[in-house]
Amino acid sequence: MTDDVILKVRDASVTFDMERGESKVLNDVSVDIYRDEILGVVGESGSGKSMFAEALLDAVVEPGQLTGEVTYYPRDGDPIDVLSQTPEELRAFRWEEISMVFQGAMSSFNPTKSIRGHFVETIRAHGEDKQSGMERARELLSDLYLNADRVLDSYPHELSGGMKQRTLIALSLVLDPEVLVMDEPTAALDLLMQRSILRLLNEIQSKYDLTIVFITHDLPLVAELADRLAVMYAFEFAEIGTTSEILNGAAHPYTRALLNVTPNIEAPVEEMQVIEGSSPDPVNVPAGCSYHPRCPLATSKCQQSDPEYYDVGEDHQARCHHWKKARREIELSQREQAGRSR
Ligand SMILES: Nc1ncnc2c1ncn2[C@@H]1O[C@H](COP(=O)(O)OP(=O)(O)OP(=O)(O)O)[C@@H](O)[C@H]1O
Repeated sequence: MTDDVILKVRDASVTFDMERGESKVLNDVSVDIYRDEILGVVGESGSGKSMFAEALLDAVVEPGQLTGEVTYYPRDGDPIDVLSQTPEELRAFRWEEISMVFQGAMSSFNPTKSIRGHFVETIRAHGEDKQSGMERARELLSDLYLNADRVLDSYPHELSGGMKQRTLIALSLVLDPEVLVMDEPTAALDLLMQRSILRLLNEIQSKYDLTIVFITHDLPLVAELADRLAVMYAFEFAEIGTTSEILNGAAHPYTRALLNVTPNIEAPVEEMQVIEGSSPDPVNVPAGCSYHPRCPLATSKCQQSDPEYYDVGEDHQARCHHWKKARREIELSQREQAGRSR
């Protein structure tokens, strides 16, 4: 792929001190995110996806403790050490460089404020010119196939779920950020609306040269959009690679199980918990490979030694001692070919 890295994450960890012990809900995650790519982050509920998203913007909520390094490389200018910014720098950074649509953010609209009021407030809070900011708002709303004037004059309750979500995307882009992080942005919408939002994101991405990090439990959905997929298991990435590498040559038994849970992009979305066994408790993550208690291929090596990344293909890594065997022995059910061609 490209060497043009926009976000470099090294050993990012999030811990909570619990009565039962230290809970590590993001475990030394390292990854490079490339400029203008769409990276899909997938995994079961509670695997640490939101923690990863929040780490990118230094937005982990107390009492969570975030450590490690996150470096942001703007198109022009010096790299920014995200985790050592002052609160004021961080406030600007979060909308102007990296913007995030949080899980459940649709309910964060203030019901007593018009949509126009939400845009004006955001533009003003960042000291931007109101007129040019509102011009951009209008353009973004129409890019998202909304009637800009009608939406701006509306109150949140007057918009449907799909309209609200698109408005939220426009709002998150109004200060022209380089990166958009979206945490389960379509979970509350029906399947058709999810698909249409995905198509719109694709268009918006290329028009504005955005880098998008799209977080979801829904692998088939994000596979339609993402250039690369990062599969999260037990608070770290089990596998990362281009979408077509992952769909056609997944090397981690967990990824192969995920693909078989939702074998076909047309199939009804099923809960991922149907993979036998349960996901690990962050206070008590299994030693060795954290997936070994659920893995059909586990050996004593897996119980003892935590696998590093193995190179399993072009721009494709997996943390499994037995990745070759996984490909040979864990068959993938018939799937439609998905994946984005650019
Ligand atoms: N304030 C907190 N105190 C302690 N543990 C927490 C706190 N917030 C989250 N966690 C734990 O962190 C882990 C990772 O949570 P995270 O929200 O990142 O998961 P997720 O993969 O995004 O799941 P989901 O898809 O359900 O949102 C979970 O085990 C969760 O219970």
